[in-house]
Amino acid sequence: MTPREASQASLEFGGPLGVTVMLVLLPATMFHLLLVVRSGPARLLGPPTYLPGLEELWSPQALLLLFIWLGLQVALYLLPARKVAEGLELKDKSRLRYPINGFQALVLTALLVGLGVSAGLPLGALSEMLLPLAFATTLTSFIFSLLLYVKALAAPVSALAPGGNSGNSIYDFFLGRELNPRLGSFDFKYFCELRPGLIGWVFINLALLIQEAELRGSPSLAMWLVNAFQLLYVGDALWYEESVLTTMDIIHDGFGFMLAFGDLAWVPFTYSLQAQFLLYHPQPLGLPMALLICLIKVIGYYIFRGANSQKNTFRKNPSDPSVAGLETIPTATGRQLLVSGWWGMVRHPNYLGDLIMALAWSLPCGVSHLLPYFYVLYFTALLVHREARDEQQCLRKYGHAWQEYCKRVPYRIIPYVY
Ligand SMILES: NC(=O)C1=CN([C@@H]2O[C@H](COP(=O)(O)OP(=O)(O)OC[C@H]3O[C@@H](n4cnc5c(N)ncnc54)[C@H](OP(=O)(O)O)[C@@H]3O)[C@@H](O)[C@H]2O)C=CC1
Ligand SMILES: CC(C)CCC[C@@H](C)[C@H]1CC=C2C3=C(CC[C@@]21C)[C@@]1(C)CC[C@H](O)C[C@@H]1CC3
Repeated sequence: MTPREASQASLEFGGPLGVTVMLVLLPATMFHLLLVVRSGPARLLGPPTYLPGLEELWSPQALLLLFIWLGLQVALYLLPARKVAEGLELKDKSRLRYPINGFQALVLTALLVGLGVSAGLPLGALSEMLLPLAFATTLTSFIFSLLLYVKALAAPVSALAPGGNSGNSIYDFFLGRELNPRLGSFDFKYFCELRPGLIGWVFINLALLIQEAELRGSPSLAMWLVNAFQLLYVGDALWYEESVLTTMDIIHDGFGFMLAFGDLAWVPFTYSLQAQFLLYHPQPLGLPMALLICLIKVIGYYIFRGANSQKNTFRKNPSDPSVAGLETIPTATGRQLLVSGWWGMVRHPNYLGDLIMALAWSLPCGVSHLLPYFYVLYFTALLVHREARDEQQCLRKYGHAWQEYCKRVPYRIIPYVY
């Protein structure tokens, strides 16, 4: 089988038809959420109360703001890093190098925004610009993905992603042909995965908090919780930035529309849905309920961080004292699979923790509406699908040892349920 035949034999996401639907459905869903969240009924499944005209969507100021933001994040990415990490070995046996300075970028952005706000920058007004900003970001992601696709046409075969090289242009545009598109040492996929969208999400949340304080005198307890929980999540991702180098997005998926739009537009504009909801639909939250929600968040984070750190430590140094006593299964690749500790409980304990945290982000919005629970629903679907993709890759990589692991640890994400 040629590489192209092999790639076509295992098309993901429903093949060309599936990705065509997603190309339309993903931006449409994002705009639907942005519109319904500000409407009175705020119904997830109902139609928006009005459809905006082009004059409400298109704003040169929003585009300028987006470019200033992207420029700032590029500049922070290029600053000297505390560490430069090596990625996994590529097909041509080389390894790429990545700066580890994401947390530094978050702190420096916070300092700059703080200075701006104290000099009179109206950050709260950002909440009024979300629709045109989302429009500008969607257009930019689309054009950016086209450029990536064209760039990939000239890339050597060894630089192509295993899945985005089917020969069907829509499919390859969506999934991404090239695995690690770069300009010099600037890595587009790594940059986009952790910087503009993820950090942007935190500042959109903050703008919504400031706007709520301006409207109602002070931010609500619910708004504080959502801001704090999601800041912890983003801070954690940037603090442990190096571990993103072993995710399937970096080692397996190409960089196309799915990740470009997902990273730049989907994350900041849909992941901030709870804070948007609270601005337009204030929710009373008593202290006992707030404490219970904090407990749920702490449990989720404990599982999420414990599982991720255990695997990362084990992969880096299996004889580290914190993991040396864990039971393992040897594989033909020379690597081992953990079969006790967090990874002996279910096959994806980190997803379980992440889902519990997702619930804790939505609960401050009360139970009167389904809309703030969109993230929980979407994220469950994303993780179930991601888990299935990861299983296939592990089965290919580890064969019999993976089957043995599945026998020993029969549940995927939720013990005794799934
Ligand atoms: N908020 C969001 O939108 C999203 C968040 N996430 C989060 O990002 C984090 C990373 O997730 P993801 O990239 O999907 O993958 P994981 O961190 O779960 O990594 C999966 C890999 O771990 C290794 N592995 C699996 N089982 C074992 C075992 N028993 N022992 C040792 N190694 C094992 C395998 O790779 P190998 O053997 O090659 O090391 C496998 O491919 C998760 O916490 C997830 O919840 C992910 C997607 C979206
Ligand atoms: C729009 C589509 C439906 C799918 C887009 C998927 C992307 C939004 C996600 C793919 C993998 C991601 C990861 C993270 C954020 C979301 C995306 C980019 C994290 C950075 C979130 C924080 C975690 O600690 C690490 C995650 C790695 C994967």
